[in-house]
Amino acid sequence: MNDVSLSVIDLFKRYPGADEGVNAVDGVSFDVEEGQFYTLLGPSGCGKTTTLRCVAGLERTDSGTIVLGGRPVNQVTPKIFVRPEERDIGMVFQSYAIWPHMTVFENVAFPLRGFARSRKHLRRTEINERVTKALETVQLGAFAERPAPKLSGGQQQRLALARALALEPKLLLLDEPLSNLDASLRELMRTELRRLQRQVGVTTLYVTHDQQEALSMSNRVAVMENGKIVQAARPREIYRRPITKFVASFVGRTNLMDVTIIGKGQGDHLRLDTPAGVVEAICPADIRDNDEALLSVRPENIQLHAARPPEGTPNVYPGMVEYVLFLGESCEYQVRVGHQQLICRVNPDIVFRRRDDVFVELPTEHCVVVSDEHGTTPETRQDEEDDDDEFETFGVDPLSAPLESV
Ligand SMILES: Nc1ncnc2c1ncn2[C@@H]1O[C@H](COP(=O)(O)OP(=O)(O)OP(=O)(O)O)[C@@H](O)[C@H]1O
Repeated sequence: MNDVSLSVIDLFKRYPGADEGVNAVDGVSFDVEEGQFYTLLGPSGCGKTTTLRCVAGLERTDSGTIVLGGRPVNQVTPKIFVRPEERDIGMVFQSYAIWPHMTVFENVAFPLRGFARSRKHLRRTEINERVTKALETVQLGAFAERPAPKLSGGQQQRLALARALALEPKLLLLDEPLSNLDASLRELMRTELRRLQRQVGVTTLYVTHDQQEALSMSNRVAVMENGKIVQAARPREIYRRPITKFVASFVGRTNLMDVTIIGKGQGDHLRLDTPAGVVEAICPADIRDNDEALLSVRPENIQLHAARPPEGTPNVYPGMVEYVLFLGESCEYQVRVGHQQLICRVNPDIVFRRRDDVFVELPTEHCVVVSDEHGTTPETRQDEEDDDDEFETFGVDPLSAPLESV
């Protein structure tokens, strides 16, 4: 197991307001290992930014402990509060906060001079070296003397990153840094940001409401709802094995069905009564006794057949196509099965029409029982087999990102 770089333990932060105020962060705990890219993902208002700001020291917490690189920086008893500028962190926010009257070089050098005044003495040559190195890392070396406003959006984003990296922080905090970019640049910068983070090796806490960003960039994703972490796991697990209805529907699209558990199926599968018929499904142990359970099946995991699949294929049901949407790379069908409507996304070469009779197959490994609970805080799952880098497994060559166009 790697060293833990950041530990957040039972963090609470309440803002005063009407009635009882707002529990912005409601008992949040998580660990980020050295060099990891850890993402807090959730809808607007779920407490991501407040958590990040508490880690940065920009907010006083009501209770909870924050340990950075083995050193408590926030604690209630005995009281510890380390000021933001003494926490060894670099930050990049949604608005890059580039200083428009300075050159690219000056934008990176300025905080180092302030830094030198506050505690560590950095000589002019050391500042120059750090700035040059940071600008080269983000491939802005050639732009050092350019006025900062004369950079493109993607370049400004990289400048903000260089400024944070030049501080050589123990922890990099990124709050929705891509959300001001247009869609195609955002996609490019996603790869680029992750490449830089790996290259520099800096432990990173990232905040976003964008599930694709979270899934594609992170080693670990913590999904937040109402100030709590509801599930924390590797991206693949979050997507394939959501544990609550909220996670299943916030991270990607899914079909949800009411279920009643009627018995054991093959292996550790369960047999469920659903409006589509009896379904054999995977059911996490902690949901087995839960009355409020639902079945989640992702649209792309459903298979449609013109003829009945071979005898013994589990979870096959006759259905009728209600509508078809051609989406280019796939086709979306709404199919009625028993009392249930299912959305299916299949290869566009498979052509069914409205009112066609079809056979719908719900592969057991993709039928996942989820709870309907909200705001519980289950144990963070540390996966046994820990390849720890979804980025590589998705087959992206991190060094091939075309920077010139950014
Ligand atoms: N300074 C403040 N005073 C009062 N309430 C606040 C303050 N800052 C945040 N809140 C409230 O705390 C809750 C969590 O806010 P926070 O900004 O952490 O959420 P978020 O998940 O980062 O949302 P977003 O993605 O919209 O930034 C929200 O209900 C918000 O309205």
